[in-house]
Amino acid sequence: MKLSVEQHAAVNCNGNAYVTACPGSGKTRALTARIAKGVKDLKHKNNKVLAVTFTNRAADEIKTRLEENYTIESGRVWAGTIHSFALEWIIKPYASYSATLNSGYSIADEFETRRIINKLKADKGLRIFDDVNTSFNRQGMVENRSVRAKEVEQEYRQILSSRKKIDFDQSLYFAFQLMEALPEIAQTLSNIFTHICVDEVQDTQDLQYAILSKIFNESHKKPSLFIVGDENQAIYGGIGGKSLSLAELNAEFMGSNINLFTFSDNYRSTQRLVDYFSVFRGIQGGLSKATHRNEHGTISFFNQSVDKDRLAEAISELIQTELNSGTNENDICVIAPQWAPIRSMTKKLITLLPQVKFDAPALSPFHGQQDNFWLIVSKLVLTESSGRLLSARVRWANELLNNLMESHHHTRDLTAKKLLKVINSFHSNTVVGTEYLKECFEFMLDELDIDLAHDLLLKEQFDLFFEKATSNIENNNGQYEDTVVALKSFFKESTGVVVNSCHGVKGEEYKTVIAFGLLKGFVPHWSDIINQPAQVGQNSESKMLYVIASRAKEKLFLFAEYGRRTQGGNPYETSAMLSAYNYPYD
Ligand SMILES: Nc1ncnc2c1ncn2[C@@H]1O[C@H](COP(=O)(O)OP(=O)(O)OP(=O)(O)O)[C@@H](O)[C@H]1O
Repeated sequence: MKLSVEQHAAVNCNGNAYVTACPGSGKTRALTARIAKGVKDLKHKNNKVLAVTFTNRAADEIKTRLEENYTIESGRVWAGTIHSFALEWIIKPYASYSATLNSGYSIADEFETRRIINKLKADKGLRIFDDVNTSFNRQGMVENRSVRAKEVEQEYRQILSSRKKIDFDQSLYFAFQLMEALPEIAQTLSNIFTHICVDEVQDTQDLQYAILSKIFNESHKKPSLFIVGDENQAIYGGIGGKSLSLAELNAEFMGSNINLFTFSDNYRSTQRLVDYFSVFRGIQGGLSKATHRNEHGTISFFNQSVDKDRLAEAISELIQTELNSGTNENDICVIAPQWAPIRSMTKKLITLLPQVKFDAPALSPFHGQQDNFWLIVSKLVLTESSGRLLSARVRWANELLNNLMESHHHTRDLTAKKLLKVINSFHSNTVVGTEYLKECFEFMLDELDIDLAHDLLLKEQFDLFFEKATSNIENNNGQYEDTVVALKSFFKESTGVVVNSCHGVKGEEYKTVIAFGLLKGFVPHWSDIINQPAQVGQNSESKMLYVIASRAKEKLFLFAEYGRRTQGGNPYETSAMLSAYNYPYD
């Protein structure tokens, strides 16, 4: 992968590095190059590079970029969210040392936790969008602003505990506690992970910093650090994400003496777009230069001129015009600042544009199941071994084997190739999607000689997988019917027009971005307005607008639709920052 002089200097820096730079300046590209360099520099066959990302989607993107641009053994890199890291490398191997975990536990995933919290919120008279924080700091405290939110959090914990479950936030806290009690955990991890790379560091929570720094601070031979981020894009403050200064990073990673780098070019957007979104930067720095600076680009703002009931039609017309002019489905993204209006928008778009394919997590039959073992098996049986997916399939097979090895020792001799052979040999005549998957899972268990009755965790995931998939399919407006063909289409390489929240597409880029719901209450979110100093709302608003607008390579369409009303019946107003931005829109 080609690197600029600035990128090259950061990637090849001898010590530890922190890169802070604008969106589109190639931070993730540099991080990927550093991971590849890290793998080359590994001294021992057991060493690995650790790459921590914010979402599973971002981890997949890094793995794909590595596979496409470098020839490295995928097993030498562990890339994923810090939650998955804590589970796989700390909780699972050391659970027996924890008084709470050693009597057995399982993980409550997003689907289950959301269901419990929403029910408790309704019982306590909280609205669906009222924030309830469930994340711990390193002292084991969970901060909630309102008494009712605190009560929800406490009752939620009691319910989980009665089910012998822990959620992702607890998995971080238990991991940290285990590391505090047993310094050899951090030492072992630092012996394995001689390189630690962190993407989107501005969204890292206190406890996540604590876990990473513990590995660094307790180690005899320090891992090398490569950290990238952009404080202006810190949109996870609501769930405890915090950006650290260089001095704070140096204090957290003791004696790390981190070198600071910044990149000044923008490889993504036209200069007009760069100038447009740079106004939303809370922390102003040097203006970045667009490498496509000669191209103009489109920026349109539909301020209050579109009724919310006409919005889907207006957006569908824009999508159609873009497609007619030759833009690829994958290069169009429809974004809302919050999750709330996305589901209904997706359903309407699908009805209005029946020929167009959509990549809409809200309607995915597998939504909320990223961490389920059976989702990986599904990916293997529903995809073909060709093109971009060839190496991804080997990676997925290895992930399955890693999962199986702990409790099913006889699978230790199995290789990814053999496992793929087993799955590829599955055949069924059924056309019903979930039935096909069930038959395949049973076939695989049989072939691998695994009895679900003896593996309660896999059994629970098996049942949850089908419960959720069936409920998603029933609620998704016929986008993914319960057929083998429909489920296969979900995992095809090119998946279609993306409809997602700005949190869901962080770090991504699209030729055309269509944003809607740019209204006070969504940007910023009510929880950053109600009972908050004005500065909190303004910070959150500028960061979200910055992230949204900087996803666009060439065209940006912004909607602040009218007609939406709050629960109290008052009309939503256009985001104050957009209202005040006097810009010559097209
Ligand atoms: N040196 C380079 N030469 C050509 N293209 C580049 C270079 N560096 C980055 N790019 C391209 O620019 C785009 C943006 O890069 P990347 O996603 O790494 O930016 P980023 O700084 O991580 O953005 P964000 O902050 O939004 O996550 C990508 O398409 C990437 O391939």
